[in-house]
Amino acid sequence: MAARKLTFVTGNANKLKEVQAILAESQIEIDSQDLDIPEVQGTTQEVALAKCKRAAELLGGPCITEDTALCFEALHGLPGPYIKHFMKELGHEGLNTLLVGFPTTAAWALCTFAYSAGPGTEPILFEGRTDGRIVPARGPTKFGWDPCFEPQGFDQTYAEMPAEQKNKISHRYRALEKLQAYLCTLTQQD
Ligand SMILES: O=c1[nH]c(=O)c2ncn([C@@H]3O[C@H](COP(=O)(O)OP(=O)(O)OP(=O)(O)O)[C@@H](O)[C@H]3O)c2[nH]1
Ligand SMILES: [Mg+2]
Repeated sequence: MAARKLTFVTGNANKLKEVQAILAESQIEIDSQDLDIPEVQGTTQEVALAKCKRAAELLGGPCITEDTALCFEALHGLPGPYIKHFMKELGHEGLNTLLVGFPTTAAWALCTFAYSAGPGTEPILFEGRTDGRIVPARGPTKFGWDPCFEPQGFDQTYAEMPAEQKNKISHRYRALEKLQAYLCTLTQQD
């Protein structure tokens, strides 16, 4: 299969690092552009579609974007795509406090990649979900809410796990698996 180069429009260096690590053995080569794209309000799908459409317009070519949501079962999926603002204002402790008094700390991490073939085309979405629960922060505080998210079936948080372990089970890995499969079909048509 021929190698395919893709531009990942993101301002988040941690996301980029994980995407490059997950795709290291693949035929997909990622470069990145940090463009300032306003994020709309709406469902995770609406947020992801609008972000990718705008990114393709600004770039003037094909691209991928990614939107990450952290969804609390007790809060019917919120903060969801607004987790960035919750995390910034409340921190790890505040995310735990939000759930005090609720019967469950169950949560899921949802990653939505969007691929645009270029300006004016409708992006295609690829979702990956990892279930888990919200816990008091454990592990290094290098990446967002990683210390507060303990994936189901593990007694370590994302932050406590080696990167290779997170990258085998993460919301991002699961979404990228689907994106990769789609890109393979495009390459076969080339
Ligand atoms: O602990 C974490 N583990 C992860 O695996 C992860 N993935 C994303 N995030 C954070 O969740 C918010 C998403 O917002 P987001 O999707 O709009 O990202 P962003 O604005 O940072 O970048 P981008 O939109 O330019 O790509 C931002 O605060 C990200 O830092 C994560 N935190
Ligand atoms: Mg963003």
